[in-house]
Amino acid sequence: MLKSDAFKDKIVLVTGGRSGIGFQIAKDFLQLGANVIICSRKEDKLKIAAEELSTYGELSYQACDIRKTEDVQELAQMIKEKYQRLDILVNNAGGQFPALAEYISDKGWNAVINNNLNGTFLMIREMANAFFIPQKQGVIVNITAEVYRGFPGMAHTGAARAGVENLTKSLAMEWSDFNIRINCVAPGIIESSGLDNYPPQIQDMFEEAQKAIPLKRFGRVEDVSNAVLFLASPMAAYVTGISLIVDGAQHLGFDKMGLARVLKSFIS
Ligand SMILES: CCC/C=C/C(=O)SCCNC(=O)CCNC(=O)[C@H](O)C(C)(C)COP(=O)([O-])OP(=O)([O-])OC[C@H]1O[C@@H](n2cnc3c(N)ncnc32)[C@H](O)[C@@H]1OP(=O)([O-])[O-]
Ligand SMILES: NC(=O)C1=CN([C@@H]2O[C@H](COP(=O)(O)OP(=O)(O)OC[C@H]3O[C@@H](n4cnc5c(N)ncnc54)[C@H](OP(=O)(O)O)[C@@H]3O)[C@@H](O)[C@H]2O)C=CC1
Repeated sequence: MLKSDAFKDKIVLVTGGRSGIGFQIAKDFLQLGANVIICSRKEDKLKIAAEELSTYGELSYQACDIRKTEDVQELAQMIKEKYQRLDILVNNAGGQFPALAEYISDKGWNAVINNNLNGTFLMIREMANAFFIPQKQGVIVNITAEVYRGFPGMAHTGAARAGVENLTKSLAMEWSDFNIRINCVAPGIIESSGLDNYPPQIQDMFEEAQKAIPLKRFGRVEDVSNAVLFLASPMAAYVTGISLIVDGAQHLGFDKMGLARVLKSFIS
């Protein structure tokens, strides 16, 4: 267990911190002494989450679409004015929709790549230029997804997440001179608000598939948050450029075609 002051006075930004995995990460950092900033697109929902999170510690929020340079720069400016520094960036915001590859439109493909790959890069670049590079110190943790054997039924997000994994390796090398550590956490299926976005047939398939996960359960938001806390902490001081898979060994033994099969059944 990390000590209750493990992140005392650290300034931590969690994108997508209003719900699910991001909410848990924000809550855990607050409980370990950090000052936390959350951002996401929907200001009304962000405000409600911020009210709850602020019962655990010093919390700020700002609406920001990670795909918009102006929004991200305004967020960096707010952090600079309020805290003068940033120690840890957790890129958790993201998402996609299930679709067979042959039916993904240009707009749908671009929406998912923009959200998960381009938005993540934009956030990393802006926060590095505003804080980590001048500070010569910073920690970045990217939430991706378990894409070890591809992602049939969500090829767009598989490509985007693999892109983030490779970006992470490049930056771990390029920015080592600035003392910036960067890693990924790659979750398998996690019981969180995110799964509510999927139609009931797909949720039923996940439920059934649960038995085939070697650890025989879905992941919990705490499982993902624990991995983030480890990678962000000094315990991982010599860890950079990796993807930590948090999936109950799903990547080694699990039928990856289940989602694509359900999608095929919709159209046949
Ligand atoms: C195994 C489980 C593992 C993973 C779990 C999780 O990640 S849980 C976390 C899960 N959490 C989340 O995923 C939450 C975040 N996800 C999102 O915000 C969206 O899924 C997003 C990434 C597409 C961004 O959207 P946005 O605001 O940029 O844009 P927009 O909404 O305007 O769509 C743009 C275009 O995309 C297309 N298209 C979109 N939906 C569908 C669909 N259902 N069907 C088909 N196509 C779809 C469509 O072409 C649409 O344009 P159109 O034809 O309408 O003019
Ligand atoms: N749950 C799971 O099984 C898995 C989840 N993941 C990934 O983990 C992350 C968290 O997922 P989870 O908590 O389950 O899902 P949620 O849908 O609950 O969380 C996604 C969060 O990201 C925010 N968000 C999405 N797009 C943007 C954007 N363009 N700019 C700013 N914020 C954005 C959303 O807020 P708002 O709508 O207000 O913008 C929301 O708070 C996501 O990247 C997800 O894809 C990966 C593998 C498995």
